[in-house]
Amino acid sequence: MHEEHSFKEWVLHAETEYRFELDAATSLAITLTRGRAEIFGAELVEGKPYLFGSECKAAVFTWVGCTIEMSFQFYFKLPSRCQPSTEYVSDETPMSAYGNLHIAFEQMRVKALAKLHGSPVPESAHSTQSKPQADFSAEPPRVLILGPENSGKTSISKVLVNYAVRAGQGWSPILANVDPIEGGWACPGALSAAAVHGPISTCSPANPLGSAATSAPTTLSSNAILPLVYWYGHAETKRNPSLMERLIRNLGVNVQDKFDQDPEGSTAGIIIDTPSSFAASLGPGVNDHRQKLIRACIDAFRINTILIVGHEKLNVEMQRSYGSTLTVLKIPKSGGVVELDHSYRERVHKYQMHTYMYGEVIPSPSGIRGGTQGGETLTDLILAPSSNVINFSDLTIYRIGAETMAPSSALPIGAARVVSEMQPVLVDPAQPGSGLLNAVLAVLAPYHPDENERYDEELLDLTVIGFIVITNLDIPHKKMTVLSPTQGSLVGKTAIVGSYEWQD
Ligand SMILES: Nc1ncnc2c1ncn2[C@@H]1O[C@H](COP(=O)(O)OP(=O)(O)OP(=O)(O)O)[C@@H](O)[C@H]1O
Repeated sequence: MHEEHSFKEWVLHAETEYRFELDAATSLAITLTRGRAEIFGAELVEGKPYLFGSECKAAVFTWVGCTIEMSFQFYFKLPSRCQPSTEYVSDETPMSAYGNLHIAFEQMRVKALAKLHGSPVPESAHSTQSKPQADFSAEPPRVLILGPENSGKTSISKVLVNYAVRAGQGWSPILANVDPIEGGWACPGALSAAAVHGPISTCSPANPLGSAATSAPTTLSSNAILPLVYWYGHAETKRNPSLMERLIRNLGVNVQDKFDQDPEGSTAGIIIDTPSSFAASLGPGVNDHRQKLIRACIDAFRINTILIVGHEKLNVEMQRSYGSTLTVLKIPKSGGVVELDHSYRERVHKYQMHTYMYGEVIPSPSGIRGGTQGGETLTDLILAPSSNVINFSDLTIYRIGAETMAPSSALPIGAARVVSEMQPVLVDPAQPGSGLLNAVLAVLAPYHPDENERYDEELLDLTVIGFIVITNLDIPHKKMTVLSPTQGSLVGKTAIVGSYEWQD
C-alpha cells in the first residue's frame, strides 16, 4: 500500500472560511492552534486534531480569525497529490445572514419561554438587529428549510441547530430529516427526528448528522441522539408520495407528543431539512405531490417560518401560498456548497450502510495522535455486526404498495385495483424474484399489545427499531442469512423492504 502525507498551516482572517473536498481513500486532520473556529456551527476545541474522511466536503469558518494546521494522507494507489482535491479560503460566506437568523430564532425561544412562564419578555429578546421581514411572535421557531439540490439545506440545518445548542440556554432543538436520500441518523430511505443536546459534528458523509445511538456503542458522547425513525424505503419522493405524506404526518404527531409532554423543552423549536424534490417541479403531476408534501410538513410540524435557500422562483411561490400566514424568508446560498453528482451520492449510500453495520474509523494521517471524529474516541467507533441464518418463517416481510402493480388498463373490466400504493403486501422469500437478496429491510417496533387497538394499516405507523440486510437466500431449505448491527433475535418480528440494496 502506498501512503504519503503532508502538513500545512492556514491563517484565516475574521469571517472567512477554509473549504476542502476529499477524494476517496484520503484522510485529513485539522487542528485549531489559535483563535476560534467552527464547522457548520460546531466549535473546534483548540489543540485537538479533528479527522475527516470518506470524501468529506466541509468548511472551517471563523468569526474572529484563527490558525489551523492540516495533516493530509492518501492511501492506496495513484499518489497524484499531497492535499485535498480542492481547498481554498473564501471571504464571501453567508454566515452573518445565518448568524442573524439564529439571533431572531433565539429571541423567539426566549419570548416563547417567557410566555410559558407568564413572565415579562426580557429586554434582550427585543430585536435590535435588522430583523428579517415579518413579525416573529412568541412562538418557538418551527422552521422548514426548502431549496434546490445542493443548496446547502442540510448544512444550514446543522448551523442553526448547533448555534441553538451552543447558546448556553440549555436548548435541545429537534432536528427532523424528511429527505430520504440523506439517511440522517439511520439508513438511506429513512425519515427521522431527534432532540439534539450537543453539537452535531461533521467528519464524514456516512454520518451527515453525527453519530446516533441506534448504530453506535453506548459509550459515545453523542449517544444522547436517540432518533425516531420511519422507513420510506426509496430515494425518490415521487415514488410513493402518499406514503411519504403519511410518514411525515406520523413524525409530526410524535414530535407534537414530545412537545406536549415537555412544554419548556418545546420552546427550543424544530428545524426540518427537506429533500430537493420539494423545490423542483419536474413534470406533470410532480408539482401536486410536491405541494402536498410541503403542506404536510407545514401542518405536521406546525411550521411558522419557511426558509428558502437562494431560489427566487420558489420564494415567490411560497410567499404567494403561505406568505400571509407564515414568515417566508429567502436566505443566501453559500458559494462553498459542493455539487454532488449521482455517483457520489451512490458512494455515500454505501459509506452509510457500511458505517451503520461496521462503524467507521477514519485513519489518522501520520504523526497525528489522539485524533477525534467529531468528538468521539476512535476505538469506540468500531461495530461488530452479526450474520445469522434464520428461517423464512421467523420474519414477516412486507412491501408497501406492490412493486409490480398491473396497470389499471390491464385489469379485468369492472375490477378495481386490489393493491393501493399504501397497502402492505406480504413478500414471500421463497418466490423467485422476491427482490430480497441484498435488500435493506427496516425492522419495525411491535404492533400495539392490545388487539382492540389494532387497525389495518397499523404497519405504516410503526417506527423502526433497526435495519438488516439479507445477504443470502437458501430457497430449498427456506433459510436466509441476515446481517444485523445487533445480536437481537428477529423471530416474530415484522420488516419492510423498500428499493434500497447494499452489498458489502
Ligand atoms: N461552505 C461550504 N464549504 C464547503 N463545503 C460545503 C459548504 N457548505 C456545504 N458544503 C458541502 O456541500 C455538500 C452539499 O451540501 P448540503 O448537503 O448541505 O446541501 P443540500 O442542499 O442539503 O443537499 P441535497 O441536494 O442533498 O438536498 C455537502 O457535502 C456539504 O458538506
